[in-house]
Amino acid sequence: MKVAVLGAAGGIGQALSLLLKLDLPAGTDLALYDLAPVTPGVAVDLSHIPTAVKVTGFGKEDLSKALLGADIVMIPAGMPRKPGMDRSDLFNINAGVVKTLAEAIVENCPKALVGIITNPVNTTVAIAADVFKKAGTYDPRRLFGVTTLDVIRAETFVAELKGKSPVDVAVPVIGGHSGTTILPLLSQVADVSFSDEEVKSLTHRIQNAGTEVVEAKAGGGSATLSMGQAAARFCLSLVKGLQGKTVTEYAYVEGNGEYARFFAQPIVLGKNGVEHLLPIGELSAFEQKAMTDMLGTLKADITLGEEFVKNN
Ligand SMILES: NC(=O)c1ccc[n+]([C@@H]2O[C@H](COP(=O)([O-])OP(=O)(O)OC[C@H]3O[C@@H](n4cnc5c(N)ncnc54)[C@H](O)[C@@H]3O)[C@@H](O)[C@H]2O)c1
Ligand SMILES: O=C(O)C[C@H](O)C(=O)O
Repeated sequence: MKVAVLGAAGGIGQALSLLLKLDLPAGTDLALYDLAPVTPGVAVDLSHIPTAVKVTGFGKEDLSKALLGADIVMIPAGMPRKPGMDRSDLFNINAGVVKTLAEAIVENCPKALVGIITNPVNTTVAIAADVFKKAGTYDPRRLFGVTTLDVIRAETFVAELKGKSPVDVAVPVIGGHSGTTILPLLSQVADVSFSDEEVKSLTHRIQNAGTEVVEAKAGGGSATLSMGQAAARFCLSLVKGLQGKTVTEYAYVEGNGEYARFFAQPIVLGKNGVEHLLPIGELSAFEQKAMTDMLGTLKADITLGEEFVKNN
């Protein structure tokens, strides 16, 4: 099996690559690509860790080599936020980054499972999808916006509030990956009840958790370590699916279009990526209103990505 990380020298890329070096199955090839000249060094550094995962670093000119024959491509390449910025402010730079990388995937590994981390995820996933579509290689089962960080944050915050162990808490998070489009379904958390005030404040904290990190880092970037862990968890679930195991995750995928063209929802992973879409279940009145209120924003974010590919 071959896993490629694009943007591997960045904050997320290095954390993700470390976790993959530790946890990918023996015999896996881990290809690290980034524009930064340090990238071959990151690979050499990781290669001294004694696991049976072979790490190779690829510099600026070697994107094709990094991608050739990859089964899974994880993409954390691109600019992160600074305080005062919204994820959509990253569009001008990151749209082009994702388009370029998606075009290289078409050429070198059109059947790979692709996990997009680059913000604004609501839009960059639409860009990758339409680049693949234009090239005739698009398979919606193989493209994912990685929203695992929203899920692990929600689980951590609920566990903190209710005095539980985070490993015993499961919180569905649906919709998209920015502001109000991030919709935790607290009404579906088992064995816990929340007051109306708790639902309001917890929902707000989960929706603004990225900003919480951006402000705490005070200009030094956004979440990298928690995102590295979230991306590794999602990537390892993709691996398990390819190995024929059945795994459930949440991700932002093109489903049946019931709510929006792309929507974060529960999915069952298997050998072809998404094997089944799972229903989002029953929503409380609070969640139903939040969903109705945010769909316009989510759809506009998606349209922005579609228009970008149409015009570039
Ligand atoms: N999906 C999520 O939940 C989530 C969470 C956190 C951050 N993010 C996003 O992930 C992205 C990366 O964040 P970071 O903190 O790792 O940033 P970073 O600046 O630390 O790293 C980004 C890396 O991408 C590289 N890069 C830029 N253009 C590239 C290209 N064309 N090809 C290959 N590499 C390229 C840079 O050289 C850099 O090493 C940002 O857009 C950020 O907003 C998403
Ligand atoms: O908030 C950001 O800009 C990064 C990321 O999307 C996050 O949720 O932490």
